[in-house]
Amino acid sequence: MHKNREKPIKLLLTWAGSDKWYLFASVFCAFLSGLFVIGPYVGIYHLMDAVLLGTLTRKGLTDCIVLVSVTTVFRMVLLGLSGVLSHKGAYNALFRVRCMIIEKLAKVPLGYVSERSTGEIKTVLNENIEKLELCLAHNIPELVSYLTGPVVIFIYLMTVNIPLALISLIPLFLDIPVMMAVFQKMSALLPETNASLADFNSVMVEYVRGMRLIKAYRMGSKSFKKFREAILDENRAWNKIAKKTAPLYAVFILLLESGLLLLVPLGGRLFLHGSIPASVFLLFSYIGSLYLTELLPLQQLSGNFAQAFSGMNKVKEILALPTFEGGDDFPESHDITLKGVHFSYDGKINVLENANLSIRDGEKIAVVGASGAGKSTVAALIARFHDVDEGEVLIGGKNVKSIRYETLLQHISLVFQKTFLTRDSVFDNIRMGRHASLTAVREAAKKAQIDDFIMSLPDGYDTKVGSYGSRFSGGEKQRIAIARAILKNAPILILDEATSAADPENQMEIDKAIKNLCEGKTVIIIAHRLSVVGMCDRVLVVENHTISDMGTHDELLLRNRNYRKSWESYEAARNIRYGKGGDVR
Ligand SMILES: Nc1ncnc2c1ncn2[C@@H]1O[C@H](COP(=O)(O)OP(=O)(O)OP(=O)(O)O)[C@@H](O)[C@H]1O
Repeated sequence: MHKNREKPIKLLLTWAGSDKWYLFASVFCAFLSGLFVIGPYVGIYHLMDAVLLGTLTRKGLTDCIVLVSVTTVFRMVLLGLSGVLSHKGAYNALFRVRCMIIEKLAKVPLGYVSERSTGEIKTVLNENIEKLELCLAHNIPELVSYLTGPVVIFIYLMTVNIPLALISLIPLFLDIPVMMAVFQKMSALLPETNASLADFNSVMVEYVRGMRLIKAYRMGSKSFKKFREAILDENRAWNKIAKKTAPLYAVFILLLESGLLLLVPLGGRLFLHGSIPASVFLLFSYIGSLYLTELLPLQQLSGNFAQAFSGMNKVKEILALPTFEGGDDFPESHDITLKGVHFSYDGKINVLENANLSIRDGEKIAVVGASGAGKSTVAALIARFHDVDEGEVLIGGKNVKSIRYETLLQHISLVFQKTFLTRDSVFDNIRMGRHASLTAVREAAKKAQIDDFIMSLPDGYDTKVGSYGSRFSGGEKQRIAIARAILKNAPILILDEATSAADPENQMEIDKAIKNLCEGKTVIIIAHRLSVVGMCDRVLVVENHTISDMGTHDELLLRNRNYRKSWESYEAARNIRYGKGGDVR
C-alpha cells in the first residue's frame, strides 16, 4: 500500500537504479546551461547602457560580443551533454522497467496474465513506458533548464531595480493556478485515454491476427467496424483532452506574455520622473517583460508529466500483481486430489462447486463433458493457474499452494489447444530455454513423430519458425509441442484437446506421439473427442458445475446416462459413411 503512494519522481529513480546517476548528471548540466541564459541579456543591457550614455568603445563592443557568444556556446554544449546523459540514463531505465514487467509477468499466476488482454500488456510495455522516456530524457532536464534561466534573469533584474523586478513576476503568479488546472484536467482525462489506447491495441492485435478470416469472408477493412470504432474512440478521447485544455493553454500563454502591459507604462512613468535611467527602462520594457516566456514550454511539460505519471500507474499496477513466493519441494508421489473445490472466475458465477477427484500416480485420465462445463478449469486449477475459492488441490498429498510455484510448473507439462511457437529455430522451440543437445532434441522429436519432417526442411532443426509459426500446419505444430513436452519429461502431463488440429493422416502420427509422451506419467487429457478415452485408464465427467462421476469407460457406460448417450452419439458419428452423391448412410 505504502509503495503505491510513492512520489512519482522517487519511484522513477528507484526504477532507474544505478542509472539514476546519469539522470542526476544530466539535470546538473541542464541547470548549468540554464545559468548561461543570463549571458546575452547582460551583454545587451550593457550595450544599451553604453549606447545611450554615448560611452560605447570598440573594446566594450568586443567584450559584449564575446560574452554573448561564449555563454550561448556554453549553454548549447551543456544542453547537448545533458541530452546525451539523460538519454543514456532513460533508455537504461526503460530497459530495466521492461525487464521488471516481463519478469513479473513470468512469475504471476497465469490466470492474471490471460485476464489482461494482449493489447493492454502491449500498451504498458510500449506506449506507457515510452512516456517515461519522454519524461526522463527530455522533460526533467528541460524543466530544470527552463526554470533556471528565468530564475537567474530575475536575480539579475533584482540587482538592477528591485520594485520593477518584483512587478515582472506578477504574470507568473497569475499563471500558476492555470498551469495546475491544466495538470489536473489532464490527469483526470488520461485514464480514459489510456483505456481507449489499450482497447485500440487489443483490437489492432485481433485485427492483424484475424486477417485470414477477414480476407476469407471479404469483410474488408471498412466492414471491420470494431477496428474503426476503436480508432474513432481513441481520437475522441484525445479531442476531449484538447477541448478541455486548449482554452487553459491560451490563457497561460496570454498571461505569461502580459508583462509588457505592466512594465512599459510603469517603467515609462519612472523614467519620465527621472527615477530610473533610460537603459533600465529599456531593459525592463524588453527583457523584463520577455524573460518569463522562457517558461512557455512548461505548458507542454505539464501535459507530458501527466501522461508519464498515468503510464507509471499502469506499470505500478502490473508490478503490484501478486506472485507466488517460497514454498516446498515437489512431492515424490504424483497422485492428484481435489477436495471440495469451489471456483469462480469472476466471484459471481461458480464454474465448479464441491468438485472432488482422486487420480493415482501414473494413471491416465480423460476429462469429458459438454463445452463450457469446466474441463479446462479443472486442469488449470491443478497447475495452479488460479487459486481455488474453497477446498484444496493436492499433489502427492501436498496442497499446491505450499509447493514452490516454479517447481510446480517444472513438474507439469502442458500441451494446449492452441500451440504457440516462438520466432526462433525449430531446435529452440523444442528446447524452450533448457540446455539440451541436438541429439536429445532429435530423440524427443522422433518420439513425437516429427523428426523426419524437420529433417526434410531446408535448414533442418535450424529452420526459423516465423511469426506465429505460420509456416507449419496445425498437426505439425502440435507434434513440435509434444516433442517439447517429451523433452521436458515432467511427471505430470496435461493435454488440452491436443489432437484437435489433426487430419486423419496426422492423427495416427499424433496418437503415436501422445502414447510416447504419456509413458510413465500421470496424465490428464481434456477429451473433446471421445476417441481419446481409448488410451486412458479412467474417465472423469464434468457436468452441472462439478465432477459428477469418475470410473472406467465400461463402468460409466453402465451407470452414467449422459456419458452413455455421448458415447452412443460418438459411435453413431464414427459409423457414418458417405454415398456417391454425398448422402449420409
Ligand atoms: N478466464 C476466464 N474468465 C472468465 N470465465 C471463464 C474463463 N475461462 C473460462 N471461463 C468460463 O468458465 C466456464 C468453464 O470454462 P472451461 O474452459 O473450463 O470449459 P471447458 O469444459 O474446457 O470448455 P470447452 O470444451 O469449450 O473448451 C465457461 O463458462 C467459460 O466461459
